Amino acid sequence: MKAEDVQGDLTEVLFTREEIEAKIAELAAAVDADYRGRDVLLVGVLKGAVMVMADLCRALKGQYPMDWMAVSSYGSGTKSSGVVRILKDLDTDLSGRDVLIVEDIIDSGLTLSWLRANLQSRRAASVEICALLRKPEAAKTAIDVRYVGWDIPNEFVVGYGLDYAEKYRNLDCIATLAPHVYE
Ligand SMILES: O=P(O)(O)OC[C@H]1O[C@H](OP(=O)(O)OP(=O)(O)O)[C@H](O)[C@@H]1O
Ligand code: HPA
Ligand SMILES: [Mg+2]
Repeated sequence: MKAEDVQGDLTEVLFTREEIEAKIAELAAAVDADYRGRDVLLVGVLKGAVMVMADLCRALKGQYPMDWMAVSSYGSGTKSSGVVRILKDLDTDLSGRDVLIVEDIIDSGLTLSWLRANLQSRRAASVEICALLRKPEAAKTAIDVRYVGWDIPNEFVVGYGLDYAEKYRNLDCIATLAPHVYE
């Protein structure tokens, strides 16, 4: 789906498909520079990170096994409930493993700070984070993030995996959602 297919629902395209592709290539080069040749497990956070993971893992040059967790804290609204629920757990034993969490967005930071602590408690050797987007003004907790694509203003965004009430995930760009859609 392209922006013109849902034009009245969007206020602004922040990043086009081409800009996202270039940014993912940059992130992949940085990850490879640090990790290539090590046995690093990519952990994708369903469902939002599906597109980032799919594109990032193919842009990487090394071998990177992957696993998935599904967690949810937003329900059908635009505000985090603050309560993170595991909907699907990893299949992989993390003890002694280097882990790189792959995420679409850090908003309040509550999901990732909870998730990192959760994975560290499984005795992972290291847990780092790669997130395509971050909203610095929305942070409710400080998180040390190794790889970030873009810092964005505190507005609700959709597309490229990011949803509003399960819609717009298949938009090929990242755009701000018009308030009339959710108000
Ligand atoms: O920093 P936070 O305020 O915690 O927000 C970020 C999280 O919220 C979204 O997931 P959501 O819980 O909506 O599930 P989804 O990935 O299935 O859309 C997004 O994909 C991140 O995982
Ligand atoms: O801005 C957002 N858009 C979609 N999902 C989200 N989850 C946290 N923040 C966002
Ligand atoms: Mg969501």
